[in-house]
Amino acid sequence: MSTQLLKWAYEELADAGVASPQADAEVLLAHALGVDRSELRRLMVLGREVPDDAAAVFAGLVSRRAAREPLQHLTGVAAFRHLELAVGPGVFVPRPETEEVAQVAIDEAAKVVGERGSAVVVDLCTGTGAIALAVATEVPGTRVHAVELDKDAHAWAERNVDALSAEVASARAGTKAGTGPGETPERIVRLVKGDARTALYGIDGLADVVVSNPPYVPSDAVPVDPEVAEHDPAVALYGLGPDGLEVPRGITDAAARLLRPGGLYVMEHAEVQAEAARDMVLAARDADGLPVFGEPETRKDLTGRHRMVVARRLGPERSAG
Ligand SMILES: C[S@@+](CC[C@H](N)C(=O)[O-])C[C@H]1O[C@@H](n2cnc3c(N)ncnc32)[C@H](O)[C@@H]1O
Repeated sequence: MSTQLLKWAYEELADAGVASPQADAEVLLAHALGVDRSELRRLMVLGREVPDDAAAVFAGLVSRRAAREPLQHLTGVAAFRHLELAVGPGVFVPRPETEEVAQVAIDEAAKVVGERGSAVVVDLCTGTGAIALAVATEVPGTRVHAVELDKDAHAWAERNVDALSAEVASARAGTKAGTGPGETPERIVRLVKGDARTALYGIDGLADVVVSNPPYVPSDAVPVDPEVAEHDPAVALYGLGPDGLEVPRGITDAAARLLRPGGLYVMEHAEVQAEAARDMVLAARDADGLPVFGEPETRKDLTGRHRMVVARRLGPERSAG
């Protein structure tokens, strides 16, 4: 029965142009049954019937997915590295390629913590809080600040920060370092609502790492996938200006202001923006009109596409000429 249901769902989703119809059908059936995918497979091997109420829920989910609602909006969660983040309308769904951008920030933060005992990391344009929370949970000893402009996205980030802060506190409680009964757990990420280009003046020059996946799509390059065009918020996609890099330029200036000399900047961009992103970083200037970043480097994602620019903040000796 579940095999027939899955076959029907696969055909519906494939006909609708969904990129991964088999996987999506399985995720949705597992969601309707309230189990994970490995348990779903076990139930299928055992030839278990799908109860009528779950089959009806599944049919509804398949029809919404066939109308190209994002899979993660239907399940309410998005996987990002080892995290499960709450997502839904009003917030950008974190992408696998951003896991690589987070990896660069995580590696640098771990190195700094190893050398100095602690590290300050800033995630500009945090959305769900994905990068900030990955750093905070994977690198103990980091103080992570995250900035989000949009009120709906900020509310999703708050929800994720609070949920993971509670998880961390409860894990620590097992080791006596958690919160007591009735206490609110300390947030593992300091979340700020505002424009990332002008936020966090209190920590100017103190950040070891600034990481960002800002909006960078040019206004005339409307994404083809309905999941993106119709469901990711415009403020999360379009970077403004003729090249889509107006917001990223402001983010790069903010990174220059926030980083200590020697600190690392990593920013995601589109594959076609690699050269323009390097030029943008090279063009950043301090208040005296001097360059602020050393030679920028373009790095690839796991599929070999040029998707991020990485550069180090120069020290005063270089800026001074
Ligand atoms: C491409 S999404 C990335 C979200 C998250 N970093 C991720 O990788 O999943 C860009 C995010 O930047 C936010 N944003 C856009 N302009 C901003 C600004 N000037 N300051 C702060 N956040 C901004 C959007 O609301 C959106 O949540």
